[in-house]
Amino acid sequence: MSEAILRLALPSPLRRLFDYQAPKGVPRGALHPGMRLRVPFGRREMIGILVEVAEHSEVPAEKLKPALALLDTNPPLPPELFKLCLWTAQYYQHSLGDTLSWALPVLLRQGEPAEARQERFWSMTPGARLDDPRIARAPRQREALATLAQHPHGVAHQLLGKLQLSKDSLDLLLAKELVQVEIRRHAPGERHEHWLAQPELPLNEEQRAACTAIRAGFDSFHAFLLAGVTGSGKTEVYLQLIRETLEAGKQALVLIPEINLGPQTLARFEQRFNARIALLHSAVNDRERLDAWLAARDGEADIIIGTRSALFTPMKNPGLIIIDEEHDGSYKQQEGLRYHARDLALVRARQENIPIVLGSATPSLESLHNAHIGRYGLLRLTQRAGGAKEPRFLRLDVKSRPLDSGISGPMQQAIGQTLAAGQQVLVFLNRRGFAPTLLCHDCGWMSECSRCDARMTVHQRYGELRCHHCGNVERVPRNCPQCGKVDLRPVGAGTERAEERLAILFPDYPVLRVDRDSTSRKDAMNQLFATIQKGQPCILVGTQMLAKGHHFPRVTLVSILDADGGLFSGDFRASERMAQLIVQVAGRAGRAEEPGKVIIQTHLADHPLLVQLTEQGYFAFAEQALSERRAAGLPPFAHLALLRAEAHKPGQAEGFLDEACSEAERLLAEMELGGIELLGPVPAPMERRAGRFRAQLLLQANARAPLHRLLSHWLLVLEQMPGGRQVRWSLDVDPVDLY
Ligand SMILES: Nc1ncnc2c1ncn2[C@@H]1O[C@H](COP(=O)(O)OP(=O)(O)OP(=O)(O)O)[C@@H](O)[C@H]1O
Ligand SMILES: [Zn+2]
Repeated sequence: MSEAILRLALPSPLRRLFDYQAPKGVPRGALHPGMRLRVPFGRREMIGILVEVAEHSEVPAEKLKPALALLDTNPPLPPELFKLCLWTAQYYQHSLGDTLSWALPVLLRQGEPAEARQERFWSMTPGARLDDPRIARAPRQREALATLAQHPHGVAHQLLGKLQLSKDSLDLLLAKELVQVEIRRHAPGERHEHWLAQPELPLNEEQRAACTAIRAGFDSFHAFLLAGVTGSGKTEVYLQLIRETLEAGKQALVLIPEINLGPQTLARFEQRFNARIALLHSAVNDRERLDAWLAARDGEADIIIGTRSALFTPMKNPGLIIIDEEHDGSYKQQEGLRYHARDLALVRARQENIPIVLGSATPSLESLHNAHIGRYGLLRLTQRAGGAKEPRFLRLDVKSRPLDSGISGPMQQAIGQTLAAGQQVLVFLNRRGFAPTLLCHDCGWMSECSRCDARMTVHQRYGELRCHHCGNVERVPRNCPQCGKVDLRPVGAGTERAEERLAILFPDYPVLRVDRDSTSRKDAMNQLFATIQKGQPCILVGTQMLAKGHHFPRVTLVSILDADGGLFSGDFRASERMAQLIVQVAGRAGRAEEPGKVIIQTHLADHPLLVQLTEQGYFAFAEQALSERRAAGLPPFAHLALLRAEAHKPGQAEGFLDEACSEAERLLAEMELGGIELLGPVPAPMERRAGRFRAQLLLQANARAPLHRLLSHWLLVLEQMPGGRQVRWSLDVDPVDLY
């Protein structure tokens, strides 16, 4: 028999597998797809995943290197998840090895054993007695033994301190064989009989209808779009569905956007259930992440909650997937493997044959379209739960009205009245910093970034100019760098400026700012929310961090300082994003007894999309926006792929894309594929960023299949193109941002 050839996926951008011989002394029978092996790669070592064991290799036998070591006795990745990774790699035209390494917890990529942590448990030896004469005169040992006697299942080693058990006493007891140590696997907790730790709310009619419809699809793959206005009780629907999933002995996976990581969201799950909850989000460390991942895989976690990448968490008994705020941009990864967790969750639900619920008050146009064509069941919650009214919208035309740090006179009045009535105000401005640029009033110089085609933002508090695109930081100059005069003025307003001005206008009330600059300190956000929850009149100023998921019962006025950006932008998704943001921010208002009001400052008070949104609501807006997309042949009525390139020298990226474009045209002709348009190459909307010149080529297709056939051939050609070595390039399938 010839020697087995191992085909490995390695964490490399190359879209191919790599052949190795089996490690010395490892029998063929021990090698199974999905196992990890350490292999030599060039002058380095890498950890790869076995995809198949083959008989032959194209590589000459003398060039085949043996793998160094087999790291697993069982494949760490269950077959379903391996399949999902294969699908992902193919769909996003990404290397399988790199896809697997995005999907695996960091420690597994680094070769850590894929077994739950073993832990030592201390317990009293059966038959041992508290009045054993050998410890009659050792009070501390007696005490320790008495404590252990209260824990018949043993005490985990890491909890010794908590129970004030001294290791020295235990060692002495161990020597006398009065206590014993067992090595058991670490489990996040015990399984419970009674899942509910807190009574459920009685559902209203719409919630009940939604639950009933979803329950009817519980036994197999079904996709639902739960479109419920803000505060309509979507979370309550999720919670009750999860309870049913747990009762059926299955696990639920809940994805939440990064921005919802607030304690409020997680607390609702933790308070409701006696369940083992595994958390996988950016704030957990690598070890905790691996433990949570293993617990989910081995069926020792009941509910798995996490952000984007938690989508790749294996589950032993999958029962339900929930995507909260399915429209949220953070589900799309913007680097490396550019996947969309919502879209992949649908693929996963289908592969696992389980139901999936996408929830949002402002569904993406993609999901609405899928509901329209019958791919998803559409469930509407049209009323706020618990009796609160939906907020009223006012468009405040600020054309030719003076703005004082971005705030018009009528807006100031409305804020003052709300505070005087003892209520809270939320001022929304999606721009951090003090002012978006610094201008010399004398010569017209503006604070431009030396590395980007962008202005640097003034951060007054730190006396700095910061580029929000590349992180470049400079001191705010005293004199104009161009003419030397001293008349430098910040132009426009960001949250820092609005905060400063509001504090002067309303000196009797606290002004709290919530944005990335104010909340970078750990727990700062929690402190802020605690203050807000106390309910005293105050002003919250913030960016989109304020927009989502939070429940501020005392906020009755939402002031939106600038809605125009979304109406002017060249990005076809800008208006959708603006509408979602407005509705989500507005959704923070009037969630309790007092009704809420939303005032939007705009220069485009008659813009049809804005009128539709504010007078008829998000769904009317969405219908209008969808019909515009259909007319323009844009997603969801077309499929896009974007090839981006960047290089240090101007023109280099375009040169590469020109060549790529010719290759695509050649392939289109050869493969006789139609319905695909190549648009570009063109410079990126912000051509220079972080010192690199960027360009892009857009592929637009009216059907997905031919586009993907083209891409799979094209990418192999691109990988070989010499021009590709001088540029950084990447392909984005279903891009969300076109820059
Ligand atoms: N059936 C119900 N009866 C009474 N109150 C309810 C009911 N369902 C939900 N609520 C309450 O209504 C409020 C809003 O509910 P919830 O947060 O679940 O809504 P949501 O749709 O998830 O909101 P958002 O879109 O803003 O995140 C909560 O305080 C919740 O406790
Ligand atoms: Zn910059």
